[in-house]
Amino acid sequence: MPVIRSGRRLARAAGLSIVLATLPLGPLPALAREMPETAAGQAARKPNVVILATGGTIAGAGADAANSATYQAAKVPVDKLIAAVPAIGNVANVRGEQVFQIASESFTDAQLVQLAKRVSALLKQDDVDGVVVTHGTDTLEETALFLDLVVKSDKPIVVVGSMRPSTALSADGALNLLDAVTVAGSKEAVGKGVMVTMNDQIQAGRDVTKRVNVVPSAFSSQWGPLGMVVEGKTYFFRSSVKRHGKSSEFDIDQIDSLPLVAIVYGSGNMFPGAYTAAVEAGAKAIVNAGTGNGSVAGYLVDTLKDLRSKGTLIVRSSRVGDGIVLRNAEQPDDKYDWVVAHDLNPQKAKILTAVALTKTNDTKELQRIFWEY
Ligand SMILES: NC(=O)CC[C@H](N)C(=O)O
Repeated sequence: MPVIRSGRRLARAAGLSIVLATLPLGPLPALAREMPETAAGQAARKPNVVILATGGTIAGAGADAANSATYQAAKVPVDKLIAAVPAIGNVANVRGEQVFQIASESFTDAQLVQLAKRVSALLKQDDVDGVVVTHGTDTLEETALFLDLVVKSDKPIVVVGSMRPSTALSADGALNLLDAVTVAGSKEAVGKGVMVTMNDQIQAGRDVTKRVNVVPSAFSSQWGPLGMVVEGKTYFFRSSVKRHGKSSEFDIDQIDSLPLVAIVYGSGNMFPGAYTAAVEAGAKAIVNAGTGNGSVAGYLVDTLKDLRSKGTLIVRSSRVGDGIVLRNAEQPDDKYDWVVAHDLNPQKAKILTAVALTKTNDTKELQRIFWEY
């Protein structure tokens, strides 16, 4: 079998695919068998993938193999990450750039913008077929959605992390990274939006969320994964219908900063200061991570109406995380001029709100954006 495969590849490179396609499977023609496959020829057919490293557990190191939760994130530089997975060289020509070396809870909007600009610039290059971003898992879902919204390219972008440091037993980073490079270099991934490869699965960056804090199967989406990577092959079963990449109206080349958006977490026994303090600190919008249907306590409604009348945007999401928040369910959004976050959880709603506010603060437009992205 290896001989047959290598012969096919060789024939394709030599422009013989039509001839080969008409041949039955079986012994190869003498020409394909005898021509040696050069390293340069192999490299020419492999996709070029750039790995942008930002830190996180995938670059973490612990004192002992038993340390799966106690370790230091953001320690291992990108060249070592790549060198630790030699199989990457079989699927792509890779090079790495160290963009940051931080835990992802320390990401700010400034870093999101800087990272997205770099991804965008790289994907404009003819010699780059895809980009992988290694990332801490805590805010990976925010970065994945942000890139999905603002990088106007159909080339694959894969954001990847790990739940265990490389020093731990059953470390998951090496396979997650290999899968990320495989997807970033695959033709089937073109136009699919930003993806996340964790635990053998390919998730939509828009949908995926971290649901468990300590296991390799931490990431999932209420709409299911897009596919899987098994033994180095990508298998897609669905794709997102939401606007992203080239079909997005947002472009990181036009964005230099993001407005401040705050999340206020709903519970029993709330107090108005949680909302008013956010606005005093400069928040242009508040995502209400409300209970259930994105609910607002009766005794807080006047506070939120007042903030809206003075210009603060109110976006109702839900602390439940899954499901969809519908307009005028439990609260009269039309009357109060509030927006609903649809199926986006609070942290994702915060990202879309900030991106949308770079273009408009009209609530009808903002609501349209929440339906479409
Ligand atoms: N698994 C992880 O990557 C978590 C480590 C760290 N809190 C981060 O998000 O970067």
